[in-house]
Amino acid sequence: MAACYHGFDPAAYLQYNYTAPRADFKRQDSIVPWKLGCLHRAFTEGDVSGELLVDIGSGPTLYQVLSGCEVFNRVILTDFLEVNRQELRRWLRDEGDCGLDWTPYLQHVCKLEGRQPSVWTEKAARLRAVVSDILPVDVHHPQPLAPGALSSVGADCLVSCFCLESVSPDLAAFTRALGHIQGLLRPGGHLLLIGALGESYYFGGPGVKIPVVPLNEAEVCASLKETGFTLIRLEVYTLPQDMRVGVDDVSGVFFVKAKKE
Ligand SMILES: C[S@@+](CC[C@H](N)C(=O)[O-])C[C@H]1O[C@@H](n2cnc3c(N)ncnc32)[C@H](O)[C@@H]1O
Ligand SMILES: O=[N+]([O-])c1ccc2c(c1)CN[C@@H](CO)C2
Repeated sequence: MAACYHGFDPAAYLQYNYTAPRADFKRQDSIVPWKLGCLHRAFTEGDVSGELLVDIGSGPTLYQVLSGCEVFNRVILTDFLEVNRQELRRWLRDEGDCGLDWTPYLQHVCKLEGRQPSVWTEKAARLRAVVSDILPVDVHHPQPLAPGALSSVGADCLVSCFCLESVSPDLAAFTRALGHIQGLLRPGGHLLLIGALGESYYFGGPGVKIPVVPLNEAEVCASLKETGFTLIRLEVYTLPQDMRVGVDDVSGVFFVKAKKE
């Protein structure tokens, strides 16, 4: 699978998935506002707490920690590719020339939090303050992060979006990878997992076709149970026709909130 990611293009990937119509903050049925709403509710309903949030397979995106950065004092971002870690560093160091303007995302999450969108600069500053590391990760390894990356206790919360199914050749590999990241979490810690349903490929750049293991809801729930998670909530988004833009064959998106037993 690693070879499939040769040629992954962060800027193209962001353009394909994180601009309109998939990221249209004026549309109730756009995918990205739906994801941000799921994450906001999950992080703020009172049961998620602790010090350390780890995002597994961040890619070149930050949306997945815009709510969590208000709840945790330390956030670690991770990805398999240096090109993605570089993209994240560029934004976090405020170096400009980023692949995407995250301002509308910051403003949208501020609105979800009942704050004026104009305080998006405060959220940006908060995120830059709490992200302590941007680390390499390989979910196919029993220890996905380098030794010593986390304390022996583990993370208090994991978030992972469109990673496991996008790097696994089959359901067994997906479940093994889920088990590997489960080991990064402390007992009682939470997992917030977003992923693709019914997807068999996506383009990670022009001509960079990446295979995906097609999942259904039952398989996701069975894998969570098999790897020692208790499901708290599963939400599903079904793509309207005009969200199918030719960059993948995804039919739906799942959001899972679960707890490590
Ligand atoms: C579809 S992208 C998801 C990016 C982002 N989390 C999002 O929500 O859009 C999948 C990511 O998995 C990363 N990846 C590839 N192989 C991996 C591996 N073995 N372990 C962890 N991540 C991997 C890729 O570099 C890529 O950033
Ligand atoms: O609509 N979206 O917000 C969105 C974002 C990222 C991705 C998808 C859809 C579908 N394909 C996956 C790769 O497996 C990546």
